Order: sequence, then structure tokens, then C-alpha cells
Amino acid sequence: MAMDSKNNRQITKNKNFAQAFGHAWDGFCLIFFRERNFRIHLLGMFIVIVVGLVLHVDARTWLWLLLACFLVLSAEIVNTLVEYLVDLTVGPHFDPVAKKVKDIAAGGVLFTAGMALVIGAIVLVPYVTALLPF
Ligand SMILES: Nc1ncnc2c1ncn2[C@@H]1O[C@H](COP(=O)(O)OP(=O)(O)OP(=O)(O)O)[C@@H](O)[C@H]1O
Repeated sequence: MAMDSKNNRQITKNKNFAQAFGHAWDGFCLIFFRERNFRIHLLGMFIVIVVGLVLHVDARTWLWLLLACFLVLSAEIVNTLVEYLVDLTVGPHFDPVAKKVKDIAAGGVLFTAGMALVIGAIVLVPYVTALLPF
């Protein structure tokens, strides 16, 4: 992790690319190590890649599979962002609007994951049926 971004209380613009990269890397580590759902979705992407390799899918199918995975991971990142923003705004108090905002962000991930499953089924079913002996 970038030490540069850990040891100060910087609130000004980044001085250079290395500093900007360090903060971006810190953000990725936050998502990776603190968000269990993000790691579960990364595992799902790994499984999709293994399935794609085993079935020898073509380039267009790879694009659909990877796009579906990246959409789910992106939705998870937005969900995490929303959670932090709500916590920053509301603090440790129950707020009915905060609940709606967080539930909608989580619902967005659920919806995106559902669509990713549909995309995966559409592009992979022909490869699976081609393997069947009947
Ligand atoms: N300040 C709040 N006010 C009202 N409800 C809240 C608040 N914070 C969290 N909740 C409720 O708790 C749920 C889980 O909270 P939060 O999203 O912070 O946890 P999480 O375990 O990180 O969720 P996720 O599994 O979506 O990553 C929210 O979807 C919401 O319903």
C-alpha cells in the first residue's frame, strides 16, 4: 500500500501521478479487504474465467462474460461508495432515508448480478449443449 497516502492528512490535490495512484490503490485495497461481497464477486469472475477456458469460448463470448463480470464489480464499488457516503452524512443513527438509499444501492447490485447471470446463460448454453451426447 502507498505509504505516502497513509502518513499525512492531505486534503489538497495530488502532487503527481504516483501520489494519485497511491490513493487509488488505497481505495482498491479498502474495497478488497473490507467488502466481503466484492471478494465473492471476484471469486465468481474467476469461476467464469475458468469455465470460459474449459469451454474454449470465442472472443465475442469472452467480451460478454467479462463485461457482465465488470458490471457486477462496478455496481459493488458504487454500493460501497454509497454506504460510506451515507455513513459520512448520517453517522451511527437510524434514518429511514439512509435505509432507502443503502437498500437501493444493494438492490442495484442484485439487479446487475441477475442480469449477468442471464447474459452468462445466453452465451454459454450453446457451448454446454454442444457437449451433450444427444
Ligand atoms: N444509518 C442507517 N439508517 C437506516 N438503516 C441503515 C443505516 N445503516 C444501515 N442500514 C440498513 O442496514 C443495511 C446494511 O447496512 P450496510 O449497507 O451499511 O451494511 P453492509 O453489510 O456493508 O451491506 P452490503 O451487504 O450491501 O454491503 C442497509 O441496507 C440498511 O437497510
